[in-house]
Amino acid sequence: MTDAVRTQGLFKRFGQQTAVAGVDLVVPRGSFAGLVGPNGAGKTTTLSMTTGLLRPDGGSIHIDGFDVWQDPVAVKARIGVLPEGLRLFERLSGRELLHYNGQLRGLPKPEVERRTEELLAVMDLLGSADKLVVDYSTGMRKKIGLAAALLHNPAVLFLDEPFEGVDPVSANTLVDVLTRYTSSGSTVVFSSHVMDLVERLCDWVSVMSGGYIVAQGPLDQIRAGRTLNQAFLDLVGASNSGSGSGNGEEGLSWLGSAQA
Ligand SMILES: Nc1ncnc2c1ncn2[C@@H]1O[C@H](COP(=O)(O)OP(=O)(O)OP(=O)(O)O)[C@@H](O)[C@H]1O
Repeated sequence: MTDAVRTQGLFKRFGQQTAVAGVDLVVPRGSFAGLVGPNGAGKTTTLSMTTGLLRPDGGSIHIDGFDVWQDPVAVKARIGVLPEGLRLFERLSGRELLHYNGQLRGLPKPEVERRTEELLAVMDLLGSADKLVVDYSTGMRKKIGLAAALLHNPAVLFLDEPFEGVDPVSANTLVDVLTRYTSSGSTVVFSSHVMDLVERLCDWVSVMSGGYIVAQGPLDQIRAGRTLNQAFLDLVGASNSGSGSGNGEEGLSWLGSAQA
């Protein structure tokens, strides 16, 4: 069966900085997949290239068998994206934003209106539906962004840090919606630093470090009897402790010794 996502030798450089150094990202169809890695590992750059937002310097990307850069229209019809930084149409209300997205996707108006009201209700945004997006809180922005990404019922959903800045109640709502979405056979790929959440939600994990995939596979295979947090530290921790000594305790000797 074709994978939902398959990249080969994906490569991106910014000036002297190699952000993505040859990534073979694989996500089987129907997965709830987590992309994890330390700050600067290359997750956002990988997701931006995979969703057609950033042109790679090398390598190939296929979504559901379609080449992202050769066949962008077919790919964009199949994917939903919650990008980093959540660039939304700020001067539209939440409801207008969803209507506009539905029209851009070519859905019939009555269907757009029906889906909009259902998504607003599920996201607990009905009370704020007529407020401008610019006035939304961080969590509300994530929810309206996710609603916009789901409106056309994509086969593969890409989310960059969907839970960042989201309160536990709203996070629960996002989890419910995403779990329902994947249980019908659709695929979610999301980047996160919250290992507990990745461990609870994901059945597939890709671990990035220094622009490479350093481990990838079913959750249980990556954990190998450890917690995901421990597995993550074992895989990437030593090279990211900051001090180079492995325990990060050198330096900062002045910290915590304040004199009155
Ligand atoms: N537009 C850019 N110009 C220059 N360097 C960039 C740019 N975007 C990313 N980088 C660099 O590429 C590397 C990977 O960045 P990226 O944002 O993909 O990492 P990340 O894994 O998403 O990190 P984080 O977890 O902190 O969000 C970093 O060293 C970053 O400084």
